[in-house]
Amino acid sequence: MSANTQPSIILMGVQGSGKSEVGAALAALLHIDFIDGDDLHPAANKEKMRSGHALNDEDRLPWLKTIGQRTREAAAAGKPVIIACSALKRWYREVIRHEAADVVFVHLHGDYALIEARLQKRSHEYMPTTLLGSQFDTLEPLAAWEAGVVVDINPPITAVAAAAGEWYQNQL
Ligand SMILES: Nc1ncnc2c1ncn2[C@@H]1O[C@H](COP(=O)(O)OP(=O)(O)OP(=O)(O)O)[C@@H](O)[C@H]1O
Ligand SMILES: O=C(O)[C@H](O)[C@@H](O)[C@H](O)[C@H](O)CO
Repeated sequence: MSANTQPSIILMGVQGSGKSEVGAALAALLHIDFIDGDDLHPAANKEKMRSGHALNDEDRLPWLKTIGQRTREAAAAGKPVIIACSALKRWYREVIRHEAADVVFVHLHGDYALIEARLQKRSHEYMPTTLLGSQFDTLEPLAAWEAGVVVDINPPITAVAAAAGEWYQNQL
């Protein structure tokens, strides 16, 4: 990565891994704008999840393209952005990289029991906790060749954001 490059960050991980809250904290730390990918889903996707059904590849593709476009616009403007997006499969991440090749992925990683316990205390606009199993089944971890890092979500949100921020700044 060249010294002038400021890549955008995709905060990835299953439902409830902390993308929204860590994303906001990381944005404050790095002084980079934050977009919550939850808000970019087409209405039909939100409705499908609200009714208890997991999205499939076809449902996710237009949403991933929107996220890719946001990262492309950020790169064109020379202004990186942090976007929360589950980006569960490797080819989903390819869709995003296709738009902005230098984007980096921060995978918020924790086990099922930890995330389930956190979700039981949270209410969400459309995402039921019953879809957590499907999220883990779908998740493909970052491959060694993918630009990114895995961050442990056991520590408090500020510490998770600090770990992600430190990794990012070391890449610049
Ligand atoms: N490191 C953490 N320590 C303690 N609680 C956390 C941590 N990270 C997230 N949480 C809590 O877990 C819940 C899920 O976090 P958050 O909504 O940010 O996850 P998310 O990945 O954006 O979820 P979704 O994909 O469903 O939108 C929230 O109630 C949040 O406060
Ligand atoms: O790929 C997916 O199945 C979706 O993005 C979900 O992960 C939700 O949007 C989300 O994270 C809200 O809980």
